[in-house]
Amino acid sequence: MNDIKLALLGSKGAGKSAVLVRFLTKRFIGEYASNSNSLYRKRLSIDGRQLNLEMFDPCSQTSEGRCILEEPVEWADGFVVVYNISDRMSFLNAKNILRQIKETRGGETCKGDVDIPICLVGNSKDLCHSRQVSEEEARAVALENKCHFQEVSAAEDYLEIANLFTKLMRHVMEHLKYRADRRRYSGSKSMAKLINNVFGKRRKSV
Ligand SMILES: Nc1nc2c(ncn2[C@@H]2O[C@H](COP(=O)(O)OP(=O)(O)OP(=O)(O)O)[C@@H](O)[C@H]2O)c(=O)[nH]1
Repeated sequence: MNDIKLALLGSKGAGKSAVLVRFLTKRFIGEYASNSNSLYRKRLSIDGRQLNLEMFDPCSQTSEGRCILEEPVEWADGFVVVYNISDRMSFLNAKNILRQIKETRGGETCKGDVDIPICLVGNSKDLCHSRQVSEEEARAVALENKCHFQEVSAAEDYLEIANLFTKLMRHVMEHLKYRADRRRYSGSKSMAKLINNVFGKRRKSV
């Protein structure tokens, strides 16, 4: 059984709870409590593998909200960074959040490593008549930050949201496996070094 921890981050009103509740219940409710942190749990199966999914929906982050961000950024195995396509400020904040994730978690990866899994999500695409962020611009930001990108409407569509979570979870599973393999490899390397040091020294003194 794999445990996967995801955090949803984004500005107040970007639609984090709407996206998450749509994924969990297939429903759009409209109004969501926004003054507290919420942790959701779900068991599901992807590619025949059983997963325990934990999803953290913290109360809103402002662009100055570094201290609010720190906890989920340290905790999660993967991120869904949400902005509203009709609110440019929420997009600028999403860019800021991507930068903070990279700053905090970038140290875990070396050159050539797999990046921490993130999906940048442009929500409320049903509000395209008041669009303030083009798909091209957001896609370019996602590319720059090596993350997935998807525009969705929590109000109108379940499938795209389900697909983006599935894609992200696959990526998280790969990433966790990669990190575990690397830890095992560096563990056996240091063991080999230790053995070499001990027996190497002995051989010298014989
Ligand atoms: N038209 C439209 N409205 C949406 C969509 N998603 C969310 N909303 C509305 O946007 C508002 C904010 O949504 P929330 O899900 O509460 O946003 P949030 O990011 O969780 O906000 P906080 O909890 O305050 O951080 C609500 O009134 C939702 O009904 C969408 O896809 N389309």
